[in-house]
Amino acid sequence: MLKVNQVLFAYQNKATLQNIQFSVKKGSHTCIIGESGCGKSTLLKAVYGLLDLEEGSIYWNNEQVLGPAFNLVPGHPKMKYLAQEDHLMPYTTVSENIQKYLSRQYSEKSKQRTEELLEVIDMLHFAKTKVKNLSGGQKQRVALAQVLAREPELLLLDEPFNFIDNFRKNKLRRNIFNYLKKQKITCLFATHDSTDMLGFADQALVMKNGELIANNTPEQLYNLPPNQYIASLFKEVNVLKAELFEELTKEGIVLLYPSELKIHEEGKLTVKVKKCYFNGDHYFVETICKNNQLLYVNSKEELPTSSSIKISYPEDLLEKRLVQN
Ligand SMILES: Nc1ncnc2c1ncn2[C@@H]1O[C@H](COP(=O)(O)OP(=O)(O)OP(=O)(O)O)[C@@H](O)[C@H]1O
Repeated sequence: MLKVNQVLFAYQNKATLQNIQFSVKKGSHTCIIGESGCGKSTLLKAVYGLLDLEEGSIYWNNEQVLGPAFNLVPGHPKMKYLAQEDHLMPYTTVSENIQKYLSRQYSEKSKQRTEELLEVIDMLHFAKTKVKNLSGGQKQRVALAQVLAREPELLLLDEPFNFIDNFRKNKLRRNIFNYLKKQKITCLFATHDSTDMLGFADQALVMKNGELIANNTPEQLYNLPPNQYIASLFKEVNVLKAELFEELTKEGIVLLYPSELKIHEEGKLTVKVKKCYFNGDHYFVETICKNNQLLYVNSKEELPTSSSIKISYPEDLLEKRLVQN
């Protein structure tokens, strides 16, 4: 188990991690999510032992992780950390880059493992290609195979799919996270992408300005977002004043995802269409409602600008989605 206790860290007197406390169960997948600059990479570096903490402690399986001031070789031996920048050998092939980290004793076994990992990253066809001739996204996939080859107990990944095109991303993350579950590798990963969190994390840590502001399952955070910041990590969210809804008596704001609203002739809200954006299987419609509030809704058809439409909303959700400003 990973245990992070009341960690405080500062870069040049600027507090970057503030009283961070959480634990991660063995074999589980935990994502760290939050806006750019909130401290995700710094937290991963602290867990790996690359930073000297101001306060607090970090333990992996009851063994304290110490920073560079106490360690000649920074970085915990049972963990592997894949930073945003890669450290591949450019003049050797993809296979050689992976094999470098496998045992040389049993060459047949090492060949099989290399092939297995090439399959996980969907790069069997590139086995003999030199790394210098790969694209940024392909290099990122090789770097992933390299850290998997080292069979860490705890894998720390920083934005592991950020250079990978959407076309490959879905299959790749299924392959990687299935592989990690199969090998019972605990994984802590930083991401901007809510799909990484929703589909692949057992637990989500939400950070803002160096603080951990939520620690829950992705389902719980999506269904009952405690504030606008957390709801908008998933997708565009409607932030509507409570006074708009006749069912509500309390003040505050109501967070509703556009997909939860419906265009319906008996809808209780009347809005005016401002702009329609084509989104593949639907149009994303920006509208203006009472009090000049913006309201987003999905529509099957393109709607004329300035037309008036009626919107229905899930009445049973209103109370649950009411939060304070
Ligand atoms: N080596 C450093 N020296 C000083 N300040 C730093 C250093 N590295 C990061 N910071 C600052 O610490 C804060 C947190 O940075 P960090 O890289 O952890 O954020 P992040 O959430 O991973 O961001 P992103 O999503 O953009 O990668 C930022 O304000 C950043 O400018």
